[in-house]
Amino acid sequence: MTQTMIGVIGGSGIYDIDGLEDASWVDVASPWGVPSDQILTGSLHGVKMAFLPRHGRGHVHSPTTVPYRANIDALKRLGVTDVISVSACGSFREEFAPGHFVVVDQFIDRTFAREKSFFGAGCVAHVSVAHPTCPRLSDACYDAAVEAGVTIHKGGTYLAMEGPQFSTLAESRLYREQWGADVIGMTNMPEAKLAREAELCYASIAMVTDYDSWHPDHGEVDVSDIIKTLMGNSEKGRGMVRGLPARLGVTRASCPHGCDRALEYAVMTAPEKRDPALVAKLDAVAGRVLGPRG
Ligand SMILES: CSC[C@H]1O[C@H](OP(=O)(O)O)[C@H](O)[C@@H]1O
Ligand SMILES: Nc1ncnc2[nH]cnc12
Repeated sequence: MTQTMIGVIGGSGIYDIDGLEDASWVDVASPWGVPSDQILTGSLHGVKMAFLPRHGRGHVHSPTTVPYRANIDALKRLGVTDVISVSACGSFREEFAPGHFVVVDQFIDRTFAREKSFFGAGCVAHVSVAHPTCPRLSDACYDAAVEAGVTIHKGGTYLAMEGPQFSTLAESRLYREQWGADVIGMTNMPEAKLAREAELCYASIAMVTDYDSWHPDHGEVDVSDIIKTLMGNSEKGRGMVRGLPARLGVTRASCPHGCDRALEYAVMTAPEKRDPALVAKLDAVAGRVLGPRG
């Protein structure tokens, strides 16, 4: 058993969480750059918590400039075991209405201007992301959201686009009708892939703010409408977070789905060929398998 530490990455409209005991914003240095912001640490019902606003307080980072690697590395370095991503999204399904939440379980990654891996020349690794989210953590989020009175749907495919502009009508129709995506956002990739590389359980809760541009009865996406829906959604998101400690517990058994052992057979580069500088940067993310000297 290890100590649980719940990490929450708050998306658009969620720049803090309330109710933490011994709350303090702390700087976490990372060899992967400067995280989006300080991290709010504390505890909730005896369970350690860490909250990071994805875009930074004041919404400084665009989806492309969010320092995804530094964020995941910083959470891992702090001791986070379970990452819950809370994000705004557009919906491709009539029944996923604005104000509803979706427990995302698949992704289509259409992003192209972001660093997507901690690994590379000098230390190559290939992890599986066939099942990119953790069912144990996703179920806990679902139950906590239901208890908080949220309308939440279990399962959905999130299309991650580069942005920052919203989709054209043709793209919106393509993703919905041909590709079968359920929701669309701009930030869950490469975040989910990096969490897997860092052997962290990851769940994504997408909060529907709009119908993107495909819906004949709704106009095109507009940030002012999104913000109105976000205000209500963010309060519901906080309600869900308050129910997580009771579900996850102060200590945790190793992940039954193997998220915390994702690197077990992933590293390809022979020990004598590894780049010591890269291995040093990987101390938090991959120290378990690379060891002190890689
Ligand atoms: C405010 S609308 C577009 C913006 O909102 C979402 O951000 P996040 O995923 O961090 O909640 C979406 O991905 C875009 O970045
Ligand atoms: N329609 C949409 N497309 C991409 N990201 C979004 N975030 C919220 N709504 C969105």
